[in-house]
Amino acid sequence: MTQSITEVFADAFKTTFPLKSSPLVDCITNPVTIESMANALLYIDAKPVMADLPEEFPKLFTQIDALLLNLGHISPERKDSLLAAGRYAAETHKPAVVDLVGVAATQLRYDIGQQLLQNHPNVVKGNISEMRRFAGLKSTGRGVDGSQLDQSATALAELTKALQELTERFPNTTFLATGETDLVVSAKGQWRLENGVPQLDRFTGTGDIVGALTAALLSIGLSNDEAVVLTVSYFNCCAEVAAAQNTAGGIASFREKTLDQLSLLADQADWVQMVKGEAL
Ligand SMILES: Nc1ncnc2c1ncn2[C@@H]1O[C@H](COP(=O)(O)OP(=O)(O)O)[C@@H](O)[C@H]1O
Ligand SMILES: Cc1ncsc1CCOP(=O)(O)O
Ligand SMILES: [Mg+2]
Repeated sequence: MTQSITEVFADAFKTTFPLKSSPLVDCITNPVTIESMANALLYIDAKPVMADLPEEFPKLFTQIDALLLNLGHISPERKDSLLAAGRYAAETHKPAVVDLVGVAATQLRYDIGQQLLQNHPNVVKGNISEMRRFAGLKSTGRGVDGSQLDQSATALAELTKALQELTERFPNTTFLATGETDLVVSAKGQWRLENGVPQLDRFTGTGDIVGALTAALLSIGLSNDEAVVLTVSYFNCCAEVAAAQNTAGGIASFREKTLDQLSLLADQADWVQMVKGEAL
């Protein structure tokens, strides 16, 4: 009998939302979704700072609680900044999330992602197509988007196995592959999450927000697995409520309602009843 995700992570589901402290998260990220990301952190009662100049890191890292490294828009400066911050987080023991945006698209991003992995970040995430590429499997992702072709049951099973192999070399890292089904793979186990709605694929920044919120949860005492499972489940439940409310609206209204729920759903104790997922 497989165990439901809410049974496996019962304590974390009971106690995490609403947040009881305001963790400060430094996000080195892309200019496309930077504002959505900063506001999403504020909506769950965390604090954002979007600082990426390496000269600032010695002072900055004494203040921040977690770090997000997002590969969405690479420039020579941002590449240096991502690599320097990744090393700094490892040296100063700050929890770190790496979001492999666009890794399926170019070798340069793949190489940066692999370099960042060598620091053993707490979480490495991407959409299903990005994670397939990163794990050395054939990927049909284009640009920064995941591909439907990479979401078949066979493709997911293949990805689970490839990520399990990665955890043998990186036992302190949890891997998250997002899409219609989300896969969470770590040295401690594998889980499948089933919340969310297809409209989440139709506005930009959904994966980016999941990365930033995961970083916030890592810094309040949750384990890597708990932080990933709680973030994806909470975000996707927000989207389900938004979709149910958005009967007459377009995608822009759905986006606003989803972001709105980030600050609302936590106060409804029964949101956990909506959560779907299980151990593999
Ligand atoms: N078709 C879908 N059905 C349900 N949830 C989805 C779907 N597509 C994406 N999501 C959810 O949206 C969030 C972002 O995932 P994804 O679109 O894969 O990332 P990215 O924006 O990085 O490509 C995740 O929480 C994921 O579970
Ligand atoms: C469209 C785009 N181009 C570079 S970064 C970016 C945003 C990607 O956001 P997400 O990974 O959440 O889809
Ligand atoms: Mg993404």
